[in-house]
Amino acid sequence: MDAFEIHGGRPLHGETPVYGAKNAVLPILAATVMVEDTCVLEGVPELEDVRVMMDILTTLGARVTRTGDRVEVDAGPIRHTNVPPELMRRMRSSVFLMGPLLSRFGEVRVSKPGGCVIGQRPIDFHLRGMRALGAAIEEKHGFIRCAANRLYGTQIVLDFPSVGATENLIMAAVLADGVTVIENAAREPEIVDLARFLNRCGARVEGAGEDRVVVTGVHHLHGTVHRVIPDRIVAGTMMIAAAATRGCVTLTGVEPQHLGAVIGKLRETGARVEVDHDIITVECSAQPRAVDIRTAPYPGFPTDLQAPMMALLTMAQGTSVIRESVFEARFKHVNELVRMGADVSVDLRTAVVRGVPRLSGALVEATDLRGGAALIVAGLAAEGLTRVEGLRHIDRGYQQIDVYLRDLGADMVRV
Ligand SMILES: CC(=O)N[C@H]1[C@@H](OP(=O)(O)OP(=O)(O)OC[C@H]2O[C@@H](n3ccc(=O)[nH]c3=O)[C@H](O)[C@@H]2O)O[C@H](CO)[C@@H](O)[C@@H]1O
Ligand SMILES: C=C(OP(=O)(O)O)C(=O)O
Repeated sequence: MDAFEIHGGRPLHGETPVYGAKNAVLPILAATVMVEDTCVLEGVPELEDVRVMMDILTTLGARVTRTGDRVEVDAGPIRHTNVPPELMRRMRSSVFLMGPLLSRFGEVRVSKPGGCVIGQRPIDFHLRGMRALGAAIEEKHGFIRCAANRLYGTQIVLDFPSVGATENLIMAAVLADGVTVIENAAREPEIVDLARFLNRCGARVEGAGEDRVVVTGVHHLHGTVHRVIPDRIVAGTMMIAAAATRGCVTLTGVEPQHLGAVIGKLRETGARVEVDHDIITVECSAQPRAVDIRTAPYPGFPTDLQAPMMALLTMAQGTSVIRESVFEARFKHVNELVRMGADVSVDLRTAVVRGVPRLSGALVEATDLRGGAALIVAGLAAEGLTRVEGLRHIDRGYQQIDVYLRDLGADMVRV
């Protein structure tokens, strides 16, 4: 079983580039299904989830090739609309095939998607929205079949600004008859990137990034070239790791405006954060101060950085209160941090983190993607050797994280 071995206590120093965002590229790759000629995506990270999405597209009949960070998809030859269950369950983003396949072929068969186990993660908003657009949905023996001769524009009000449902419904509406309005839509930058990609292909999506998205159906999408936005969660993880190790790290090729909440909270801990166009530098030389965090849909503090931020706050001066308001079970990393000497107690969706002067290395296991990133942050700062197991979770969302961190001076190897 692969593991990371980290000898902690070495401040991170240096410069590192930020690659394309997993959560942007996955829905965009799914959206290429609706385009009958070739799309080229640039800045595509080498991640397990991306490989799975490319496998799904190939299985459906698309021609998919990767050269470096460019991925070319020709979805013209697609003939199948059943997504194999073994690929569905390998990641959450497999659910994004639903909207595009339904929209192009009038039918799709999927099963429950996988992804991080951080709550129940139902897909009821997705299904309700597809029904509102005119799809008939049958759920049987673990499969979900959606069918519609045509989809018709309608008004959809989401109960919660779900990122995935907003994206799936935008994609389903792009080739529908008439106008679809999505109210209480999520506003994450990855949704804006998806809309930008779709509009480049000839779609008419307005309001992405606001809570009301209007999609006017078109008859046809054509191929395009699109560069994926930088990964704000990877950038945030590196920024937090810089602060936790009391180092100084410069990130290049970032979108600082996507990181407002994170920059604000890091500054509250006492870290120095400097922003210059697409460059962010984080420096921390003293023990950070405790801060309270409440995760929220964008532009609030991202739930995907709650775990790494908790790792930092376990070593802060004072007590921090962290409220997880997006997912009901996203504290699985707490037990592992406690093994490293952290003092954290959890009551439902609230964690109380009493800072300790230092953590000590231990054998720990990643149980989900960002929980795994939190253990790396903790291991980099802890005294002694930390062994992080469960790398399959981390590999879903961080490209060669050991290599990037070694370049910044970390003593970390994959064994
Ligand atoms: C691939 C991707 O982009 N993943 C991100 C996406 O996940 P994902 O799109 O799954 O997250 P959502 O925004 O949909 O989930 C938010 C909340 O809504 C609930 N919900 C969602 C859909 C639904 O049909 N019914 C329902 O009840 C969820 O259980 C959760 O409690 O946004 C999350 C919130 O920023 C991030 O943590 C994930 O990294
Ligand atoms: C929860 C995440 O991913 P997914 O939605 O793919 O499970 C994440 O990226 O932190």
